[in-house]
Parts: sequence; C-alpha cells; structure tokens
Amino acid sequence: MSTQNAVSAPAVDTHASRVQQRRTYLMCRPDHFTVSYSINPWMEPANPTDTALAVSQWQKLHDTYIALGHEVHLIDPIASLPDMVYTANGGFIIDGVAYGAKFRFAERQPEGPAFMEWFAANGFAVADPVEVNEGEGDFLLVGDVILAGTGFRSTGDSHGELGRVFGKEVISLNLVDPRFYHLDTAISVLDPVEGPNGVEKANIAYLPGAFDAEGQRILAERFPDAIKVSDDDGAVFGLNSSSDGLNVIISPRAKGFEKQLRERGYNPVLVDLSELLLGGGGIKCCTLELRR
Ligand SMILES: CN(C)C(=N)NCCC[C@H](N)C(=O)O
Repeated sequence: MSTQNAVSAPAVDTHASRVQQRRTYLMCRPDHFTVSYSINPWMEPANPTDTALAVSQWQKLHDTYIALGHEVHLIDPIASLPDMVYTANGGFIIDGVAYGAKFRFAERQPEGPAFMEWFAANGFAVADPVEVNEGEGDFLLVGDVILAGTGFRSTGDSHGELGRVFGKEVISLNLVDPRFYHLDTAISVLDPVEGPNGVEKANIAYLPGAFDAEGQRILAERFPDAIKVSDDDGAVFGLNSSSDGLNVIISPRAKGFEKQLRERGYNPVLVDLSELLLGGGGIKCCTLELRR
C-alpha cells in the first residue's frame, strides 16, 4: 500500500465512541481523465495532465477502501466524459432509491443518463430529476437530514425535489466561494452512526468561510460539536474526504484537519489525489455512496 497510514491491518475502534461502518461505493476508473475544458476555478486546460498518474492515484483510493473492508462497484468510463471519475456527482442514493443528476454544464450533461442507466441496471429505483442538481457533490446525508448546497451548481429548486423524493428534511446552505462550488468541498460527514434506536450520533467538519452568514448560523446551531477546519486545509480540499465513522480518508496536505481528527478519536488515512485535483475534485468526489 502506498497510502501513508497502514490500512492493511484490520480497522479497530481506536476511540470508545468511534465505530466503523461498512460502506458500499461506486467509483469510475479515470482512464480518460484530462482537463480539456474549464467549468471550475481549479481547471486550467493549458496545463498538462498525466492520465497514468491519475489512474494510479485513483487505484490507491480504490485499494484503500477494499483494505478497509468496504465494497466498491465500478461504472465503465466513457471516453468523451473526462469528469466521469467524479462519481459523487452522478446521483444521490438512499434506501435503494437513486435521485439522478442533471448537470449544470453541457460538458457533463451526458453523464446524468449514463449514471441513471447504471443505477437501474444494478437494482436501484431511479427518480428522474427535473431540476439541475449534481448529486452527492451537493447533497449530504447527515443522520436523518440532508444538507443541500446551492449557489454554483445544484439549484434551490432541486432541494425541494430532493425532499419530495426522499421524504426527509432538507437544509439548504448557500455556498459563496467559487473554489468551493460543491457542498462536499466544504463539509465532511464524519459519522452518521445508526444504532438500535435509529441515528445515535451525526457529526460533521466544515469550512465556515465557504458559506454565507445564514449558512454559518445554521451549521453552528445544528452541529455545535462540529470540527471547523482552517482555510489552509479547506484550500487543499481537506474536507473532500470520506469517513466510515472511524477511518477518514483525507488528503495528506490537510495537516491541521488530520490533527483535529486524531484528537477526536478518528483514524485519518492519507491518500494523495493531486492529479485529480487538477480537474477540481478530490477523494469524496471520486466516491458515491450506494445506500441499499
Ligand atoms: C467536490 N467536488 C468538487 C465534486 N464533487 N466533484 C468534482 C467535479 C469536478 C468537475 N471538473 C466539475 O467541475 O464538475
């Protein structure tokens, strides 16, 4: 393993209150990854990209999930869709129902039907979207509620549609910094832990400056124990991470966040996706949770 933490050892609960949950993810090998257009501030088509490096970094993330005991499904990459590696944007799934994505930019729009086809072929009930939304890039399940981002990609109307599809409370949050154009660049869900009595604990980490004043107020009120990360850690996509309740896969550049996670009893696992950052995505972007 070339992740910087040993992940081949069985994951143990290093903190009395941290419990690892087994997850099922959808990923897409970046065989066709390149930056040939620009739809976010991170993408610069004039800069060269290294597809082989992107694939090997992605493979480490994939292998890390497997070593931690998670199940990973793969969707076939499509040559004309270099952003397909960012599967988090392909839909949002709870209880076997997949709310499909409808991408904002023409360059990614064909991904919507491709993901919906995969969901249907793999036993999910598909809810066809009317409103523009970019799936788990902007929607995060935290315990029983869905946090939903808007401002750059998913529309506010998609939040209403999302609530109707899943019958859950949806909390809208306005993103204000173009670098953090999807909600999963600004919030990391650490531990929605289900117990015999339902969700027993649900906490997040977030970057306050990515939100308007009202969003910051809502987050402070709803998540008083949240980890607030520094601008430096946010700027290296430290929050674009995935957690199983114990192990939190993060960028090795997010040094402060790594320390904060350790102090709270999580086990940070470092995986470098620097090449995929050139497309404006990181660990979480490459990971879509399939909740059956
Ligand atoms: C956390 N992020 C940003 C994601 N969930 N997805 C990455 C999408 C990158 C793609 N080039 C785009 O701009 O859509």
